[in-house]
Amino acid sequence: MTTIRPRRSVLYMPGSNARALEKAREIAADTLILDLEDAVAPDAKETARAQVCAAVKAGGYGRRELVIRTNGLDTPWFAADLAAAAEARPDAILIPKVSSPETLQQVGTLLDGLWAAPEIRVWAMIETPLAILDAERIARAVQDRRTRLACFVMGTNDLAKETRARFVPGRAPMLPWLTTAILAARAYGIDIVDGVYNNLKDEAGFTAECEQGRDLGFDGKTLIHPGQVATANAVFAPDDAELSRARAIIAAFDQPENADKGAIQLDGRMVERLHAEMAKRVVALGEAIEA
Ligand SMILES: CC(C)(COP(=O)(O)OP(=O)(O)OC[C@H]1O[C@@H](n2cnc3c(N)ncnc32)[C@H](O)[C@@H]1OP(=O)(O)O)[C@@H](O)C(=O)NCCC(=O)NCCSC(=O)C[C@H](O)C(=O)O
Ligand SMILES: [Mg+2]
Repeated sequence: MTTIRPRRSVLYMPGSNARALEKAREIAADTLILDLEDAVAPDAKETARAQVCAAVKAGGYGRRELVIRTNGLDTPWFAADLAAAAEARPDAILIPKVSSPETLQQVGTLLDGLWAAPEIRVWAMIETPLAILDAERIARAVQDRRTRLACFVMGTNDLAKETRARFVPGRAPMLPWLTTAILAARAYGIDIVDGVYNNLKDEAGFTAECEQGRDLGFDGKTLIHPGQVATANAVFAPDDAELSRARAIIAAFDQPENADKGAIQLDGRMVERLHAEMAKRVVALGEAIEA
C-alpha cells in the first residue's frame, strides 16, 4: 500500500495576513493553503507573495503540508506567483479555476522551465462549470507526469457564483458536481478535498457538512478559520470502533482456515477480501494520523 498523507483539515489563510502565517505554525491542521488569490486584495498581492514565500522558506511548520495558491493564469500576477512559489519549494502549488487538462499541462511545462523541484506537486481547484463537465479528462492528466497533479480541491463558492446555485442544508444542488469530481479523482487515484463552510458561527451545520463530505468519499475539508480544524480532524479520522473492526477483518483473513476463502462471516456480517483491502487503508490512515 502507498503511504497515506492525512488531509483531514486543509486550512486557507490569506497570504497578506502576517499574523495568520505566524500563528499557523501552531495550528493542528494537516495542510495549510497560503493564499495569494481570493483572500488577498489586488493592492496587497505583491506583499502577500513576498510574505508567503518568505514564510515557506523560513519553515517551522513541522509536518504540516504547505501549499501555495497562486492567482489564476489569466491574471497579471500569475507568472510572478508561479516563479516565486517554485523557488520557495512548498509541497504543492494550487492552481485556481482549472477548467481543462491543457491548463495543467501548461503549468507543468512552466514549472519545468523554472527548474522547479520535481517533488513540488500541483493541485487543481475544481470550481468552474467546465471543470465539472470535464472532470474525467482533468483527473486523467495525472497520467502525464509532466503535470505533477496530486489533488483536487472543490471550490464551492466559485461554483455557487458561476451557477447561481444556493447553499442549502444538505447541499442538494451541488451533490451531482461533488460526486462527479470524486468519481473522477478516484478513477485516477488522486486525492480530493471538499469545499469550505462559510458560516463560522454555525458549528452544527459545519459538523454535518464535514460528515457529509466524509460519507461522500472526500479525504478532508478545506477550512477558513482555525476554529474549524478540530472538528474536521475528528470527523475525517477513523474512530476507535472503525479501527478495531478494521483490525478484526484483517486478522480474520489472516487465519489459516480462511486462507482460501473469498468471503467469510464476521459478527453476523459478510466480509469479502475487498473489505480487507479497505480495512488496511483505514488502519494505515489511523497510523499516519497517529504519527
Ligand atoms: C474569515 C476571517 C476573515 C475571520 O477573521 P477574524 O475576524 O480576524 O477572525 P477571528 O477574530 O476569529 O480570528 C481569531 C484569530 O485567528 C486568526 N485567524 C483567523 N483566520 C485564520 C486563518 N484562516 N488562518 C490562520 N489564522 C487565522 C486571526 O488572525 C486571529 O488571531 P489573533 O490575532 O492572534 O487573535 C478569517 O478567518 C480569514 O481570513 N479566513 C480565511 C479566508 C480565506 O482564506 N479565504 C479564501 C479561501 S476560501 C476560497 O476561496 C474557496 C474556493 O476558492 C471557493 O471558490 O470556494
Ligand atoms: Mg474559488
